[in-house]
Amino acid sequence: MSSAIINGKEIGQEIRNSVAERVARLKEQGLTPGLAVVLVGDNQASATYVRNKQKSCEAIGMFSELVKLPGETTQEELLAQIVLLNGREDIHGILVQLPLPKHIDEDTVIATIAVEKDVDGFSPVSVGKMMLGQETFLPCTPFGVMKLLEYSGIEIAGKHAVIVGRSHIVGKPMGQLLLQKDATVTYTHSKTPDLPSFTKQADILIAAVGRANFITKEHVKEGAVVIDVGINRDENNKLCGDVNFLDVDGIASHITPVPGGVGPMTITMLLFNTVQAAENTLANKVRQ
Ligand SMILES: Nc1nc(=O)c2c([nH]1)NC[C@@H]1CN(c3ccc(C(=O)N[C@@H](CCC(=O)O)C(=O)O)cc3)C=[N+]21
Repeated sequence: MSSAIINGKEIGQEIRNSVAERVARLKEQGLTPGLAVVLVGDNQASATYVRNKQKSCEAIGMFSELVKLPGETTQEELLAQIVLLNGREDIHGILVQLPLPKHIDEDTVIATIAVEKDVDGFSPVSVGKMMLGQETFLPCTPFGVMKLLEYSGIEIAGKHAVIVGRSHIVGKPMGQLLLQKDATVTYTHSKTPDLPSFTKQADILIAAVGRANFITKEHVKEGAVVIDVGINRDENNKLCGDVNFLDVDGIASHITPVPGGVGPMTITMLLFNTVQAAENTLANKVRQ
């Protein structure tokens, strides 16, 4: 029997519909949620994602502004742009598309984004709050994975979740969010010896390694839920995940496809966080 497909496009659309309703309610009150996407240089892949983000904003009635800066922009110039966006009332969320050119320090840039506009959830304060289980913007990709699990009725408490990859934006926060829902969490990474001996124990396997078709059937336990966070190009330049889908199909109980799995959820949760940021400004105004 083949594995059940977790459809990120469908689940994402359902969530986007409810975000669109929240946008409509805000607009009735004279407030249009606005997202600024800052793109430095002309990385081909980045440009595609940014276009997707803008289209998605427009589809649900949000305002989006692209701040496109040349590749030779200095760090000071970029920081100045962010300070401007921090101060703008029509912008509720700021996303600086990563990676940035090598001459710019990403940590400094991210830390400059106002916490209340950090809809990526990447700033040190947002990350700290997430670690403490406090209310904050959650990073969109792991947040989207949590929604996929929730909407698919997959139980987390007491399950063994194994994360492959420990990046700041996916692997690390992913483990935290699963831990908060009472999973037993194991982190694995490039220095883990005998990786399959760990991944084979997973009830929920999160592949966030960034290597095309890396996870095969030798890594997966019968009946495991396999979440593929990878976005790679294979030897034919075709979009593919970190999981060899055909190899694992039928062994996993559930699996996310690429495309159409985690990717659309990342954008969905960005919209979700942005409408939340806009709602927060209204709540603050009432309190004054
Ligand atoms: N500050 C920042 N925040 C990000 O969230 C961020 C970033 N920088 N840099 C780049 C990565 C990548 N990323 C994707 C989001 C959606 C899809 C997506 O929707 N993918 C579609 C396919 C799109 C296609 O066909 O190319 C899918 O998987 O179905 C992919 C990639 C967000 N990122």
